Parts: sequence; C-alpha cells; structure tokens
Amino acid sequence: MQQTTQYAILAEDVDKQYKNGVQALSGLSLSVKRGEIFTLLGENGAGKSTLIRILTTFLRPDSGRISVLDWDLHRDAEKIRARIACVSQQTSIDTHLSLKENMMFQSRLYRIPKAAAQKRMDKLIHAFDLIPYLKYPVSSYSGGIKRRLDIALNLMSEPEILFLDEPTVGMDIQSRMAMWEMLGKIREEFGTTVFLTTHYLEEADSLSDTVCIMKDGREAAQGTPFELRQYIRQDMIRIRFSSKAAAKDSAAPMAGLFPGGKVRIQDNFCMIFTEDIHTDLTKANVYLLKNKIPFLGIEIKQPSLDDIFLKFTEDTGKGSCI
Ligand SMILES: Nc1ncnc2c1ncn2[C@@H]1O[C@H](COP(=O)(O)OP(=O)(O)OP(=O)(O)O)[C@@H](O)[C@H]1O
Repeated sequence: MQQTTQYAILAEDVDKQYKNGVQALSGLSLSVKRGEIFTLLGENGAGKSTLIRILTTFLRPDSGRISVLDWDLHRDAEKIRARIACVSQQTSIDTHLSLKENMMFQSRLYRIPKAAAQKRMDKLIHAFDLIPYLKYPVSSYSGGIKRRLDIALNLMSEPEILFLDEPTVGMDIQSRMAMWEMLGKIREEFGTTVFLTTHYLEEADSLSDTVCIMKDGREAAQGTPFELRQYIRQDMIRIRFSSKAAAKDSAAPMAGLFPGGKVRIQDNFCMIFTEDIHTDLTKANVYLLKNKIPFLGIEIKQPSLDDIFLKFTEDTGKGSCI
C-alpha cells in the first residue's frame, strides 16, 4: 500500500547533462510540501526548466532520487502523470471553441463524467472570474485572460500538483496581480500544490510558502521568504548618489573599507551588507564626509528578497538549505 507523506515532491542529488555536454543540474536537492506554493527562482540557464521537465516526467535525470506524490519517478511515471498538470508558455486553448467548449473538451480527454465535469467547470469559471468573458469569442481574449483560462483548463482534471513555468512572464502589472490572486485561490480553494518558476522576486516574496533559489544547476538556498531573510542575518547600509556613475565611483574605495561586508551597486545606490550595522554606519558616514564625497542620503535597510537573491547568486561555492 502507498504510504502518504507530507511531501508532494522530494528530490535528492539530481544530475542532468544534455547530449551537448551542458550540465543543467548538478546535485540538486529540494523538498515541496503538499498544499504549498513553491517557487523556484533562478537566473537564465540556472536549470529551472530542466527541473520542471524532469519532475513532470518528460525528461529523465542521469542520477538522483525523486519522488512525486510519494511515487518513484522512474518506476511510476504514468501514475504521476495522471495526477499532475503543467502549464507551459504555449497555451493549450483552441480558439475555434468557446470558453466552455474548451473546458468540456479537456474533461473528455481525462474521461471525466459529464455531470462532474460541468460542476468542476462552473466552480473554476466562478473562482477565476471568467464569467464576464463567456459571451466573447476566445480568440478576442487578452494574453492575461488566455493564461487564466489555460490554468482553469489544466485544473479540470483535479491535479494534485500544478506546475507553472513562468506564469506571469510578459504580463502587465494588473494581469500579474490577477494571476497572483488566482494562484492563491488554487492553494486555498482547491488545495492544489503549486510549483512555479519566476524571474520576479516580489512575486516569490508575496506569494510563496517556500522559495528555492537555484544557481548553476543546484539549490543555493531554500526556505520561507522570512527564513531566507533571517538566514543572511545581515542588515544593509544604503547610500544614495545622484547617478549610477557616481555610486560606482565611490564603490571601489568603499569595498576596501568593509572587507568583511559586501559592497554592490544597484541603480544609483551603493549597498553595503554588514554584520555590525552601527560601527559600519559610522565608518561609512565618516568616510563620505572626510573625503567630501557628494551623496544624497544614507540609511539602514532590511534586505529584500531581491537583495538576498543577488547575494546567493553572486556567492560561489556550495549553498545551504534552511
Ligand atoms: N535541450 C537542451 N539541449 C542542450 N542544452 C540545453 C537544453 N535545454 C537547456 N539546455 C541548457 O541547460 C542549461 C539549463 O537550462 P534551463 O532551460 O533548464 O535553465 P532555466 O533556468 O530554465 O533558464 P531560463 O530562465 O532561461 O529558461 C542552460 O545552459 C541551457 O542552455
């Protein structure tokens, strides 16, 4: 008998090398709890899509242990496939069919009895605010509404895990916010585990129960957004300059001044990560005033997920899991 654990996904020491020799995954480990929103963050080429393709059974890893919904990925790929859904960049919508026809067509693919499919469809249309669009042809929908419909289609089969590869890429802010609300509803109202990749850090921060930061084919850090902030246990001194060039000019001597800290430039700010905020704040102030460096302001700042992401992805070497 199948034993049920709290984990929707467990991956341990996963490697994947493509035929051209690119090592896309290199000793990756992560765990996703049932019913949570799990976000994979990483720069281009970090291996996010490769991992999604492996977890959704389209690609075989070279080595490592993976279980999805407590099934072994190698042995039970078909069972896993029947219980998950994956929303890719290309929608699976047929623009010749109406919104409801699209949904009922999907239900026939999964052999869902008509009455149950109708009930499920009504619930999804209602939950995802698709009612106003019923009267319009699907071909006239905006990209954001098409994406919303596509997710609803994928939920017709009641998957236990929904994978989304960059669900908000290219969307305007309003559509993105509607999508965030939708992903929250998928967790709250449908109890589905959501596994998504994104480039948007504020999205990961506001939406996720767990964030995994990926770098060079492995996890650099994993935890709740709060834990990730705690993990670096560092505050930041942020100095504002009139321009990025002015910030850059001041950064080199600053780096020498704070050998234990990390100095970096973001727009017209010079940021200093520090473990001794008060000593270093005084030191920075004295340095700026003594050397008559024109700056517009200096403040202590809690690092955002954005800052943490940059810190983890800039650092080299083996990362850590919280
Ligand atoms: N089919 C393939 N054949 C060969 N190399 C590949 C293939 N797919 C991806 N790669 C390479 O594997 C590495 C990881 O790619 P992957 O697409 O998984 O990263 P990603 O984090 O999803 O990046 P992005 O955000 O740009 O999609 C990259 O160096 C990429 O060029």
